[in-house]
Amino acid sequence: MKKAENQILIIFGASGDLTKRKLLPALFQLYKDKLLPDKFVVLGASRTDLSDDEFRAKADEFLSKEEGVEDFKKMLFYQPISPSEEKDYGKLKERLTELEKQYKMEANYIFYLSTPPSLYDVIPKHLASAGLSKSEKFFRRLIVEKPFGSDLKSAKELNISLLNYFQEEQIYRIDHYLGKETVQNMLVTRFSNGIFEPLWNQNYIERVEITSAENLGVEGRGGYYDHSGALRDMLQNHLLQLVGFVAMEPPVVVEADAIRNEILKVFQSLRPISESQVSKYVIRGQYTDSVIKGEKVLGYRDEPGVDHLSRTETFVAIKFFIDNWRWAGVPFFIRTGKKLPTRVTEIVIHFKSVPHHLFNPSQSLSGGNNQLIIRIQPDEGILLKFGMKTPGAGFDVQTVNMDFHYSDLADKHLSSAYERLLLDCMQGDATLYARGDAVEEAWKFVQPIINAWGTNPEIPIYGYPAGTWGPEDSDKLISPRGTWRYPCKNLTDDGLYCEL
Ligand SMILES: NC(=O)C1=CN([C@@H]2O[C@H](COP(=O)(O)OP(=O)(O)OC[C@H]3O[C@@H](n4cnc5c(N)ncnc54)[C@H](OP(=O)(O)O)[C@@H]3O)[C@@H](O)[C@H]2O)C=CC1
Ligand SMILES: O=C1O[C@H](COP(=O)(O)O)[C@@H](O)[C@H](O)[C@H]1O
Repeated sequence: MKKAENQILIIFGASGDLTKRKLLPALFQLYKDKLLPDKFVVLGASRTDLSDDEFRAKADEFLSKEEGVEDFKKMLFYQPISPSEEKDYGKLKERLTELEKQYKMEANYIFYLSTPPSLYDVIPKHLASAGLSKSEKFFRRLIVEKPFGSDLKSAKELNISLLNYFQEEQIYRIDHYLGKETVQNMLVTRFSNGIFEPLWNQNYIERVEITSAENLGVEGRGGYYDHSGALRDMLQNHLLQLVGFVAMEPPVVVEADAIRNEILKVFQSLRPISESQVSKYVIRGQYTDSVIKGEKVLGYRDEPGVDHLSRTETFVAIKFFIDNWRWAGVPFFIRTGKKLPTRVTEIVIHFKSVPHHLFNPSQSLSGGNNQLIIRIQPDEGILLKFGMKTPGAGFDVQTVNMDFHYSDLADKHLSSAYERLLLDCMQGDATLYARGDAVEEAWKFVQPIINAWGTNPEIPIYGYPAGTWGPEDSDKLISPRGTWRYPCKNLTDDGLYCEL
């Protein structure tokens, strides 16, 4: 793809956590890989009064001390403004013009909203009033961080508000899961191999299971998380996007709209879960205090910023169906939670069993039927489980693994999600960004769950001790089909992922 030219990336909320921990390190990596536009500037914009040098010094704490870091920092500038004050956008505009003069360029602009979401409608409005949202000759793009709304109504309002000032083609809604290598690899696995797609349907697949477990808790984000919870924070966006990639039809071409049309169709085919069905199909939980490796761990309600009587879920498990030709009758299961025993995100495709058991049941596949496990993180890769004869007398069947580790392919580092997504935006490729209609469709699916939990106090929120796999009731969703795949029953001391 052609390298994009002459760009200024304006980060609103540049004094914050996301800029330091994710955005600047990702930009530095792109710089080292020589992927940034030839003339490229980052302009941080937030209220904290910093000079360019002070901003660079703050950035320095989060940048690796590798060759090139000093040159990279010279691209960083800072303009104190209050993003909610319309009058400050004049200062911003002047500063952009100065930088263009200094770099002898006329530039394309990318505006990155990395502020609290309450400013996501205000900033675009002020950008438009200042004449910064449009240009005849240059692109003006807007990256919007998550959360994109907190329910269906607010997501729709935000879409309407953004579309007042920017066209859909200018808007890039970040879902960092789409920037993960293995998520993209799912398209390649499915659509570049002749062996998977013929089996990828209700004739051969018994169920699909997605686990996204974190061993961390809310890590100082209690104030935000307590108004969000696992359903809004992970399931509505990241995990439904994974479902989109697993379940979509082949796109006509590998282009943003072709792929995003297919994802939208998947979301439109999700069978609605009505408010009265929520307790049957959805299980929520909240971690309680516990002792892990001899150390006392706080329960969620005792975390800073969290209400002592909070009923916010830190775990959610759900069963649902996709009512279309390919997936009719195949249940999908998702679970995600904080303070689980390990950090792992994986998709398990459970295939149906053979039509007739030649070997007696006790001799059939020991771990169940064939499984294809797509490991999104860590240790990205793909694992196929199938039956083989145990050497020796008789016909004992044992499960064996065909295991591919993505790291075997890469002779250089795997790009982080933010590297890939920032680069795509610079190049005008929105394939891995969520489109407004799909975001609304995903909210439409989860809205009855939000409503039921908010209005029906009889729907339980189960406690689970920190460091366990969530409420036992989440197993009942899957039974009698089996159990969740527990990827790491034997935890290593360092808590890293381990295959059974
Ligand atoms: N941190 C993360 O890992 C992730 C963050 N996000 C999202 O990205 C966005 C930024 O996150 P993060 O950096 O963690 O957030 P921070 O809380 O660190 O805030 C970012 C910046 O916004 C500015 N800000 C805060 N309140 C106001 C206000 N009332 N008016 C104007 N500016 C304000 C602050 O700068 P100043 O005071 O200088 O104006 C602050 O540095 C959020 O929407 C978050 O949900 C999404 C995924 C991950
Ligand atoms: O967006 C979010 O994602 C992280 C998990 O991301 P990962 O890349 O580490 O899997 C989650 O911890 C956070 O609560 C959520 O806001």
